Amino acid sequence: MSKVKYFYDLMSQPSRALWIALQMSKTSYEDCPVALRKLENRSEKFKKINRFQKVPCIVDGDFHLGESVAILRYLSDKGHIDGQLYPKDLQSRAQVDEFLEWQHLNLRLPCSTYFLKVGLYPMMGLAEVPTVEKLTELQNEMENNLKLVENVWLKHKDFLTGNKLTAADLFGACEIEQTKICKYNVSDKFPKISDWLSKVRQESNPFYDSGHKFVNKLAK
Ligand SMILES: N[C@@H](CCC(=O)N[C@@H](CS)C(=O)NCC(=O)O)C(=O)O
Repeated sequence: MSKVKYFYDLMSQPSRALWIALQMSKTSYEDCPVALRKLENRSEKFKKINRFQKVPCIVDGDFHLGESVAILRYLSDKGHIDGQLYPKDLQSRAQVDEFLEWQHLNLRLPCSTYFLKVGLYPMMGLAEVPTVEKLTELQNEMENNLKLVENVWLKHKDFLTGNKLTAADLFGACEIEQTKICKYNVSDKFPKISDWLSKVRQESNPFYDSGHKFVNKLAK
C-alpha cells in the first residue's frame, strides 16, 4: 500500500503543527516539501494536488485533502496520529476540537496577520513597514486574543485542554512562535503563555526544535 504524501512548508504554521504531530506519532509518510518562498504552490502542477494551492495538504492514493484540521482528523481516523495528541475519548477529543475551531479566527487570523504585515511582507519588499498607528492596531488585535489564551484557555491548566499535550497545543504554539520573527516577545506580557510554550517544546522535542529551525533562524 502506498504511503500518504504530505505536502508542507515548515514556514507555514499549520504545516509545522501537523509535521510535529506526524513525527511524534512516528507516522510513516512520503515527504513532499513545498517552498512557498519560491511560489512552488502557485504552479499548475501543485494546483492539481490542492485546488486551493495552500499547504498543508495530503494525497492518499486518489484522495486529495487540504485544511490542516481536516487532515489531522482524517489521519487520526486512519490510525496515524498518536492517541494522546488527538484523543479517542469523545469528550477529550471534543475539547481539542473546541480549541482547533476557536483558533482559526482568534489565534491564527490575528497572529498570522501580524506576522505577514509586520514581518514577512516588509521583509520581502511587498509592503511598507506599517506606521506606528497600524502596528499598535495589529498588536492590540493579537493581544486581545492572547489574553484569552492566557486567562481562559490556560486558566488552572498546564496545557490548553487539560494536563497533557495535545494537537491543540501544537497548533496554538506554532501560531504564536511565528510572531518572534517580528521581534514580538510574548513573555513580556503573557507569563503563562511563555511557560506553556516551554512545556509544549519540552513535551514535543526534538521535533519542536527541528520544526522551528527556520523560524528560529529568522527570529535571530
Ligand atoms: N486554513 C488552512 C490555512 C492554510 C494556509 O493558509 N496556508 C498558507 C501557509 S500558512 C499557504 O499555503 N499560503 C500560500 C498562499 O496563500 O499562496 C489550514 O489550516 O490548513
